[in-house]
Amino acid sequence: MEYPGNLFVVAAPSGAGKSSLVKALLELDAKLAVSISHTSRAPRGQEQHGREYWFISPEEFRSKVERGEFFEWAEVHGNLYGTSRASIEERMKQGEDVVLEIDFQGALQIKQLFPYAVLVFILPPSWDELRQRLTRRGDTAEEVIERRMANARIEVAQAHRFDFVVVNAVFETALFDLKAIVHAQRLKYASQRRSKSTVFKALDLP
Ligand SMILES: Nc1ncnc2c1ncn2[C@@H]1O[C@H](COP(=O)(O)OP(=O)(O)OP(=O)(O)O)[C@@H](O)[C@H]1O
Ligand SMILES: Nc1nc2c(ncn2[C@@H]2O[C@H](COP(=O)(O)O)[C@@H](O)[C@H]2O)c(=O)[nH]1
Repeated sequence: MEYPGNLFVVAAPSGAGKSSLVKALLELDAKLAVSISHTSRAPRGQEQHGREYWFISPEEFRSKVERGEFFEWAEVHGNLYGTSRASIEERMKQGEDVVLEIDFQGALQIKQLFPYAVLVFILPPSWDELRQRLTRRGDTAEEVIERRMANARIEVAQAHRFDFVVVNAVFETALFDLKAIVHAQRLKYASQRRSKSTVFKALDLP
């Protein structure tokens, strides 16, 4: 499948900082839109239906799977998560750049479907720091943190399958890396179209 526009996929172990990085990236880059996933997990902290996720029951989720409504879906940390076609297809058809914030299983499914998608894996600087970030966030029960820490080792072992790996030690540095990846991809895509105006547009030089 191919649409105009770029597709970025950001994955990371829980707590590595991908939501914070993607949020900051979106604030800096008006040309980028994020997909809001569906999940069967309960809202956490201040999360709102339709803002962080579309929160639905496991039964609703399964019906959507059967109706083929997801580009990708996966079971992560005991809950179901998926990227609905409806949430991004229209934007992608319009040639807008879209970013997906999903787990590694979903990222690899997306690469199968859209080989031009750029896959970025965010690494924490250490296991200790990952645990501290999950704990400091203050919205995750201890047993859930343990489960996520155990899964983090499985997830990090998949990092080599991604196009880029960004270490989120100093937040601003990781954000800079992410911005550079987005910028480079836009430029590459525009230059493949061999038009000066699309290259200038990708460089924000109208
Ligand atoms: N570079 C950093 N240094 C210190 N703390 C950070 C850094 N990046 C993110 N954090 C903090 O770590 C916590 C986890 O970040 P965040 O919620 O963005 O992780 P996540 O990867 O999206 O997790 P999840 O997959 O569970 O949603 C947050 O409290 C966030 O403010
Ligand atoms: N495969 C997918 N994974 C997703 C999607 N949306 C989020 N996620 C990933 O789930 C875990 C846990 O998230 P949390 O919000 O419960 O902490 C994390 O790795 C997310 O990236 C999705 O649509 N598909």
